[in-house]
Amino acid sequence: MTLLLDRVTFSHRRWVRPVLNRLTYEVPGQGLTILLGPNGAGKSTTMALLAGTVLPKAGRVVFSGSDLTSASRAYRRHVAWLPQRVPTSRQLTAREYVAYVAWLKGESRSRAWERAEAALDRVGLAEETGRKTARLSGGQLRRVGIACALAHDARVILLDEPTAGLDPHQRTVFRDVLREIAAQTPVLMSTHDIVDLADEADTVALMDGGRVLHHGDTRSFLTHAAPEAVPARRAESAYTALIHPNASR
Ligand SMILES: Nc1ncnc2c1ncn2[C@@H]1O[C@H](COP(=O)(O)OP(=O)(O)OP(=O)(O)O)[C@@H](O)[C@H]1O
Repeated sequence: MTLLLDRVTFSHRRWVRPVLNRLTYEVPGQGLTILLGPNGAGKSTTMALLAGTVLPKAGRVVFSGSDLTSASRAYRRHVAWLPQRVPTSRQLTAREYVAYVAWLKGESRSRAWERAEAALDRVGLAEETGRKTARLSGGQLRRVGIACALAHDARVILLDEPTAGLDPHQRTVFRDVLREIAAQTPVLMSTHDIVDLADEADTVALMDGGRVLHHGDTRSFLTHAAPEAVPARRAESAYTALIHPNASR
């Protein structure tokens, strides 16, 4: 699997300065990559382009050798994509919604139901499968979104801030699930939870102002931490050093 942005330029509105300007970035073909960066850095935009839900104004998004503009339909079956706002249909139950997404991604009807059940169980929502999504809390809804990403055989998984709104126990559950899935399928996830997740990641990418400032394994990321940073603060320290190189630490 190769998935990359090739000199991509993108702006949300015409005549507005592009959020991304000739950005080239390749998603690692295995393991967990976390995408870090301050608010407005361009993480969600990058992920939406990689998911094929928006198209570049210039440049190409390439999946396994094919340009996404011509192969988007086929590609959507191969990508699991969790946007920041989980786009549920309020009248459907959690199980119906996850099964529907799995069916859209190419699972047979019966298999979609089975996979929905299993995925909801995996994210700790076994008791809530029959509840209407309109009646779920924000954190539960986020877990429904994660279940959607798990309910079909994707070749790449893109998760935009999946841990936002999860309680501490659910974060731990999610980390375990993430470790399992990233062992089989490459995962790119944006997050602000660096303390929780830097140690779990195989690769750390850091964006600011629409540019990738750092891309490398976790160890190379942590070398940017201040020498005096205690272990629990090393990831934050490395982040600050890369984003604000001139700030005193
Ligand atoms: N729908 C939109 N219309 C106009 N501008 C947008 C839209 N979505 C994002 N932007 C702008 O694009 C830039 C990048 O936003 P993006 O959401 O990609 O950043 P982000 O790194 O994901 O931020 P956050 O951590 O806050 O989620 C920001 O300046 C933002 O204001």
